[in-house]
Amino acid sequence: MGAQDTICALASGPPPSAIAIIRISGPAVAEVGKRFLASGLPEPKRASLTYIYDASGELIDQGIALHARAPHSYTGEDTLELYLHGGPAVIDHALRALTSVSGIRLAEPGEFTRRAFENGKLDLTEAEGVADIIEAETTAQKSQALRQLGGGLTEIYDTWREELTGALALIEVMIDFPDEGDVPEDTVRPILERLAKVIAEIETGLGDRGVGERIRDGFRIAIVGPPNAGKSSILNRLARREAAIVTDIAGTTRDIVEVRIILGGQVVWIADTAGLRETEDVVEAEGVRRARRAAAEADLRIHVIDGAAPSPPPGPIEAQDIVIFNKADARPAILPPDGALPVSAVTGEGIDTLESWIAGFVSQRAASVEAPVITRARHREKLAAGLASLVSAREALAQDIGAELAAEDVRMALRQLSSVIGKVDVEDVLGAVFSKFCIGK
Ligand SMILES: Nc1nc2c(c(=O)[nH]1)N(C=O)[C@@H](CNc1ccc(C(=O)N[C@@H](CCC(=O)O)C(=O)O)cc1)CN2
Ligand SMILES: Nc1nc2c(ncn2[C@@H]2O[C@H](COP(=O)(O)OP(=O)(O)OP(=O)(O)O)[C@@H](O)[C@H]2O)c(=O)[nH]1
Ligand SMILES: [Mg+2]
Repeated sequence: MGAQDTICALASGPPPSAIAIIRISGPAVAEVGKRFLASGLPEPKRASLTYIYDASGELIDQGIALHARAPHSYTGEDTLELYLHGGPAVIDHALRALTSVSGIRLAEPGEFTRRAFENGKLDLTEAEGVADIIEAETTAQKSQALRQLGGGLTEIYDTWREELTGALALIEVMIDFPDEGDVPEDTVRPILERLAKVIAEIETGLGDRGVGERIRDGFRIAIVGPPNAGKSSILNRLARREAAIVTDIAGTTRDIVEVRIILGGQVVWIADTAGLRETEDVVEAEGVRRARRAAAEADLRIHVIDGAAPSPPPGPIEAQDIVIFNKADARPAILPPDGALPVSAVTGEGIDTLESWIAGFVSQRAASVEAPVITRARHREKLAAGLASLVSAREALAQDIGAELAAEDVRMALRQLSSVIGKVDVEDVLGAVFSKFCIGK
């Protein structure tokens, strides 16, 4: 598969649809225009209504053709889009005709955007933005994807890279003029200032409680409490279906049962967990371990108190957590603790309020970070690694002979940050080093 291949694919949804869009990218576009389009390849960026024929002269469809010429296209290559009637036979005929031309094959998933990346039309975070906008189901996900697609992250990383490239250039100067009078104080300060600025910004980004990732992948909520409290029944209420098994036997749920719902404009994963208790049963004990882990990892816990039985006090409760007093319909065995929401999974009482509390939490959490720097685990890993390198560079500079080590650490940080946006390139480091270097050397 070389860049000389021309790729084609259905770019619109599954047939039948009102209109089907077939996308073609690569050097064979001109030939397709000449051989298949009755009116030839249209002028770039001029939609043209035309008859479309296959190689044997049989009519495929009447449709609209739109051409963009390299490098002024989405992929950076010659492209052609055909807007056809969206029936399966039309699409099939068109794709068969196209792939029968030598040098034209069906595209692999993401290959158009991959070409756009390889041709420098998009960086990696922008390409991720393309993937995310197509997947987006909530407005919040869409806005976040659009920001990323529009270079929102690129800008941040470019600023950091510039700052660090500058710091690196100054460290190089230090290395080259190791003992010229009182250079150290004056030289080290601006380097430390640059490092401190980037370190502080990365720390802020990393300390966002995962808001960007949660907007993209969903917030995580765990339903926890003693056996038989009605956790699975609450889950089923929230899911509006019988997602989890409910019985009157304590210890029914063992595996985590997760359902995905939309609340407060956010994707929310609700996890039903095994009732927490000491048990000899190895299967249930594993369930309890998983329950504790799910509770610890969740953004919010719903602690369920069994109103119809004397319950042990709920496990560790964090400020944002919700405590519900279930079985409010039954004869109470205990008094609801202060702040606990009375609900009944059987009658549905209190479920609306529970939902609005959850909605309030996720929408507030989502709004707590204005423009998250991290939207996927990949970004977090690289940023954490980059931060560690920068902290190590700062420590190295505090020692007298640390300039070489610091330079190596900053280079490492630059590589880690650059890999997020897919620009691992030492040329820009060299350029900045030399541009700052013209002090007669
Ligand atoms: N018909 C159609 N609609 C579409 C797309 C597409 O490829 N085709 N897109 C694809 O996902 C999105 C829009 N994104 C696009 C981004 C860049 C270019 C493009 O041709 N860029 C050139 C020329 C820019 C210009 O003329 O102003 C370039 O960047 O050089 C096209 C679409 C959504 N809608
Ligand atoms: N009266 C009444 N019974 C309820 C209520 N919620 C649950 N139950 C009953 O309580 C029993 C246990 O319900 P589950 O939802 O399975 O409880 P659980 O907390 O998931 O239990 P484990 O999975 O064993 O930990 C079942 O018999 C339910 O029908 C409620 O609000 N009112
Ligand atoms: Mg259960």
